[in-house]
Amino acid sequence: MADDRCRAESPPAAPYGPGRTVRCFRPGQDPPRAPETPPVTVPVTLPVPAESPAAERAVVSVRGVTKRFRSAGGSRRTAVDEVSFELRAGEALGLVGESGSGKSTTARMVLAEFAPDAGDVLLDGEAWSGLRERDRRPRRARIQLVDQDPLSSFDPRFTVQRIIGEALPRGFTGDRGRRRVAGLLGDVGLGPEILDRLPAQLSGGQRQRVAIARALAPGPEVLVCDEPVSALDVTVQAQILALLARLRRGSGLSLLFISHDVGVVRQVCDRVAVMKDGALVEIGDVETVLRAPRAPYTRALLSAVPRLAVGRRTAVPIPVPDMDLKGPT
Ligand SMILES: Nc1ncnc2c1ncn2[C@@H]1O[C@H](COP(=O)(O)OP(=O)(O)OP(=O)(O)O)[C@@H](O)[C@H]1O
Repeated sequence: MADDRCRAESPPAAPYGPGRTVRCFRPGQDPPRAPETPPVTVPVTLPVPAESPAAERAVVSVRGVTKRFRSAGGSRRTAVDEVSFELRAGEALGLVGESGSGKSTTARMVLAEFAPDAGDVLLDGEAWSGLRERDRRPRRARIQLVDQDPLSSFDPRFTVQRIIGEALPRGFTGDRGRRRVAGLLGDVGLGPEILDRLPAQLSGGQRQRVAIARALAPGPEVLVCDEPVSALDVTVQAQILALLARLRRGSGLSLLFISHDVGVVRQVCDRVAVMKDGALVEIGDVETVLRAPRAPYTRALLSAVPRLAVGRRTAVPIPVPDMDLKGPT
């Protein structure tokens, strides 16, 4: 619905070259699940962020991005349609919408994995499109992806030590590199006993923790989390969400948190953006949007969530297991 959309104001920018290469390994079958290692409480070693006014700084600005894909029949379908929003320093912004609404495509453009057909993404005020590939490389370290299926991006022949070690900045070699990998494992609640394990020898929760450690290795400011807990069972989901919240509190990371689960987004995010058919239909403070959605589509989306009472002025709180998942406000 046209009047539902948050339209872009900025003009389209020139497209840019190929995005980063992502190695994908698809094993023929699911490996046996190893038992979950109990979380180890280790303080996050990243620096504590400054308080506002940095909190209002936009680390990522998405300006009027549009992406079209060619379908099998040759016609072009708009997957993302003039979407604009900002991710502020230290905040968690949720991106919700039904399957196929364009959430992952938007995330891939934020990560510069591919270029928008129109519009642009700015990282700390600098447009991806204005950068040559060699100038993009150091910036990519600042924005990292944690997705639903870490196994597909792990080389099945690599140990945990190597998977995380390869993501460290230059200079972290030998003992220094090993110490840093062990420190990152501690940050995500894993012990050094898994350093020599292969991905197939890890449980789903351990794999997701390793994926988060790998994402943290280059020292990013932003984590793009694309359905990071949807493949995990509920108890492990809660552990991973608590971990992300703890990392955020400890380091001032900004999260772009994609989920079809409005309840999870409510637990983790400060603000939420709602997508429908490639367009952004609503964005705002998460409690405000969930309690008093303005867009008809948001109301429809919420009415499909059994744990939220929609149609009332206040939504029923979702029980959160004894933990404060939100970062500093
Ligand atoms: N590489 C591609 N080629 C062709 N069409 C694509 C491609 N990637 C995505 N699409 C289409 O773009 C639309 C948006 O897909 P996208 O994956 O961004 O949605 P989503 O909201 O993330 O969905 P989900 O929650 O199911 O992951 C869909 O219609 C999808 O089929």
